[in-house]
Amino acid sequence: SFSSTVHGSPGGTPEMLLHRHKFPLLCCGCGGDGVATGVGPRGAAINDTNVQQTAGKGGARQLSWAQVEAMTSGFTSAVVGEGGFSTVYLARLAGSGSSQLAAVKVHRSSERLRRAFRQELDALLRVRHPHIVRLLAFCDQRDEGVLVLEFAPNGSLHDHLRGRPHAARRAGLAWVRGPALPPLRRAHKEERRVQPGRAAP
Ligand SMILES: Nc1ncnc2c1ncn2[C@@H]1O[C@H](COP(=O)(O)OP(=O)(O)OP(=O)(O)O)[C@@H](O)[C@H]1O
Repeated sequence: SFSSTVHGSPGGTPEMLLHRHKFPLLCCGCGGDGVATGVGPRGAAINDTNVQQTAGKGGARQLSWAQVEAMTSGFTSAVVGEGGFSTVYLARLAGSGSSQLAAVKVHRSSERLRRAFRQELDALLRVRHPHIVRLLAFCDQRDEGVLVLEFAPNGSLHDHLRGRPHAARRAGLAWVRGPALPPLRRAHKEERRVQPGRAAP
């Protein structure tokens, strides 16, 4: 789920993954720079000539499939993660001479999964928080829904909690290992040592 990604890249740095797996740009030649115009209703059916921007200034852009490919330089075959609903690919954002990486999350099709896509999209369009990966753009044009997300390079929260507690602490999750004896339990033991008739300290 979108909020559980902390950072990280399995199998090498993002740069290595991009280099190894890049495939050619599949843009239809629309010359799309990913800039959409207008404000449209969320969830409206779209096509190449009806591409709409959903959020206000700085918000996620609703794009056609071709525009997603243009924006992500025809994103790569480097898989950075696999979820219950989706496959997530690494991409480099095109234009602006930028080295900004993105995660392109392609939701598999099917009615049930489409509902999961809608829910995730709606939530991401509403939230803006420094600890939640930002939705840069999305495409709802084909059976597969696409979310273009800010790339979080340090692995998933699951990895940090389950496998690598040291890395978790380095990532600022200091609470991953608590004290051996919970303070409440210790207080309870001390209480039992107090003699009857004497006030507890
Ligand atoms: N923005 C991102 N940056 C880097 N990696 C990501 C990003 N989003 C997802 N991933 C990777 O892809 C994996 C799958 O993503 P996610 O958990 O969001 O998928 P999902 O289909 O919603 O699955 P589920 O709901 O079963 O968790 C994550 O565990 C993570 O490794």
